[in-house]
Amino acid sequence: MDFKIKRIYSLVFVKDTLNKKILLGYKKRGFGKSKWIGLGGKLHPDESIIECAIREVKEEANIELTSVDKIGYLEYIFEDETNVMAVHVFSADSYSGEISETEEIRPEWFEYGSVPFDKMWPDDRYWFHLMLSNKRFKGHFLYEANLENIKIYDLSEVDNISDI
Ligand SMILES: Nc1ncnc2c1[nH]c(=O)n2[C@H]1C[C@H](O)[C@@H](COP(=O)(O)OP(=O)(O)OP(=O)(O)O)O1
Repeated sequence: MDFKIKRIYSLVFVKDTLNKKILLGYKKRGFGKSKWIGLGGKLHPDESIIECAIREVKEEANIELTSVDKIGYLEYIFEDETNVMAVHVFSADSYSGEISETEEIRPEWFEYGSVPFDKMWPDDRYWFHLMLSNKRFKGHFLYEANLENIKIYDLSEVDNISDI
């Protein structure tokens, strides 16, 4: 039987709402290497998902988020793999400190209209517009084993995401 183990992640999009810019990170190593992604990573034992979001942004871009807003929940399933990635998506528009490059991530601001989808995970094209317009959403994406093609997906807007 094909048992799947759920691994929990945070994924944080820092926004400059005044100038309509979004902070992405160029992943320099590990899973998703050479892609532009939101900041985030695996939930550690004994921390909440909000603590995970704040810690990962500090580790990856050297800034301290003042608050985060949960806006989405996505599950990624990869053919031939036992793990399911359960990703809690947050947006944030206030922080302290200076954004700077780290060992793992090179952060960079992008205008909302110039997001580099051709160098991002393919599913991002489906839900990025919802995230940028502060809509709440949930979805599932089943990827082929090559991690490039989406086999099936579902995606919906929701009124309330806090309980998921
Ligand atoms: N398909 C897709 N779209 C958008 N974002 C993501 C994906 N897949 C992903 O993995 N991600 C995001 C979710 C997470 O925020 C990161 C991956 O986290 P990862 O770098 O593996 O976790 P860390 O805990 O930072 O890893 P290490 O510190 O152990 O290297 O990408």
